[in-house]
Amino acid sequence: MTADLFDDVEQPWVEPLEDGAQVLRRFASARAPALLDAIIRVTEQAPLRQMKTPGGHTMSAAMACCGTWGWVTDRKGYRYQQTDPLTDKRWPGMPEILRALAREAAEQAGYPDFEPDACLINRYLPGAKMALHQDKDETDFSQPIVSVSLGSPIVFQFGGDRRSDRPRKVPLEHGDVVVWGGPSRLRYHGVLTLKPFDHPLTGACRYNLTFRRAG
Ligand SMILES: O=C(O)CCC(=O)C(=O)O
Ligand SMILES: [Fe+2]
Repeated sequence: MTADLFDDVEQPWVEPLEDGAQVLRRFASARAPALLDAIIRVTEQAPLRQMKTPGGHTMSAAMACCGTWGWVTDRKGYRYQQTDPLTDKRWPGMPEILRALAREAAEQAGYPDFEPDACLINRYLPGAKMALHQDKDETDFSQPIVSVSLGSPIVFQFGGDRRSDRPRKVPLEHGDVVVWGGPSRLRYHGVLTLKPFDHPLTGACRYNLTFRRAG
């Protein structure tokens, strides 16, 4: 047995989810260390923070953004804006390695013209979750959502067009990428509570990168 057998990353494979939606298993695994480096660099400029919902609840996931547009929430509502409310500066640019990954994943899933201008970075620690919601603050629903999982595994929920539709449970692991668009673009989705885990690259934490065309 040679040493590089231990370094081998799994070959990616595709799992259809719904019409217009796919899970690209391990699509991001090989470049995960570089993606995590890029996340660290972005969050040095735009710190991760737990934002408040319009209803006054503090979100359990900590968030930061890069790209032209960043998604924010506060007592005034949900919206995209070009500046970080913490620093009043423009969001850090989207690192090329992130943009390239999002474009390649979208193309693989059948969306060859994806031009993301927003990347939301979600950091979950054990106990954090995200309730079922639609991504609908964007202007152009012809562009898909590309959602990348890094670090600790979690259960993703992929529901219907109504909140009351029972969601499918999709376990996601490090390197998995979910793409949804076309007829699935406005599906309700979320993640269940993150369980304690010790990932070799991120420890207890899970990062999610959500790429969108916002503007
Ligand atoms: O963490 C995830 O996998 C989902 C994140 C999400 O849906 C969002 O940020 O809108
Ligand atoms: Fe979402």
